Amino acid sequence: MNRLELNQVMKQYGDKLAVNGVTLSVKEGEIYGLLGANGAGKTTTMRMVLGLIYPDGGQINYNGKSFSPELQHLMGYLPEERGMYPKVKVNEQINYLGRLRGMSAKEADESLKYWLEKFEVPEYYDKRIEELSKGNQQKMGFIAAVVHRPQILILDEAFSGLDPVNVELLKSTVKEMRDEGTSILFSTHRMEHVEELCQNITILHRGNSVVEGSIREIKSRYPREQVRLITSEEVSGLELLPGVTKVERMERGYLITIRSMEAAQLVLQKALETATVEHFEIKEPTLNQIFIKEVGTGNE
Ligand SMILES: Nc1ncnc2c1ncn2[C@@H]1O[C@H](COP(=O)(O)OP(=O)(O)OP(=O)(O)O)[C@@H](O)[C@H]1O
Repeated sequence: MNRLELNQVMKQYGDKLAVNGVTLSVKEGEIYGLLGANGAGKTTTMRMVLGLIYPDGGQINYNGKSFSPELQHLMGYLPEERGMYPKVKVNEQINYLGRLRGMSAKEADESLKYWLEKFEVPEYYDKRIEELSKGNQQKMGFIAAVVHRPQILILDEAFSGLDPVNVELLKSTVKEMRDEGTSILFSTHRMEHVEELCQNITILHRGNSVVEGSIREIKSRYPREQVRLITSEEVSGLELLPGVTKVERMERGYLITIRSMEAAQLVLQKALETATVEHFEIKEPTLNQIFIKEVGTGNE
């Protein structure tokens, strides 16, 4: 079942259309990627889902129903600008947020302790936020977003500013929550995280949804324009073949840009004439390449 559905959602600030007809759905136990350049409308979309601002058009449904304030107990949010109080202690702040979202003081405290143990920082319980490093403040922000075990978790650039060990820690936590059934709306500028975590995505460009669907299906819509040829011998004359537009020498072999599938066949034939081919692959486009193609010009 779709836990979250957006249907032609719009938001206008003055005469600026910040979000212009976004349609997407997030199932139970899914991480959905919301991508776009700076100013594309991601945060505005997330804030509408959270009920913090109201759409000017379209509909948002939660488990098939429209927004009502008690839904906030089912949602968790890690905003891009974090927003924890620097002078307040971790336990006071997070327990307060847990109670705001319907937990008893005891439940909130137990949950906070569980998360601090999980992130191997139980000693932060009594620390003020300003005493922690930026990355650790972010982990506390993450705990604040999940302390009440939300059904819908909204993560805006959750991994930015974290070291690689902490990125892995948060990533595996997000995957665990997905596997337990949480629906996660996930925004990032890091395409490798999207490739790893998400099955379905929307790319926004100036408020418009320019790409929507499963990553697998989206990739199949774009032409395959690169060939990876691995051989330890030199293959001369590749750049002269019809349909070959660029030949780059790699550590072992070549990366060749082509205009057509026929050119790929010619590359393989040519290589086999003079060399032992260890690996030949017609590469599908990366999400990064698709993103740049769709959004590359005219960003804010
Ligand atoms: N409160 C507001 N008043 C007026 N314009 C706004 C407001 N909030 C956002 N905008 C505009 O709406 C557009 C979308 O902004 P939004 O913050 O949703 O983008 P974003 O995709 O989250 O960008 P980023 O990746 O930089 O966080 C931008 O043009 C922004 O300037």
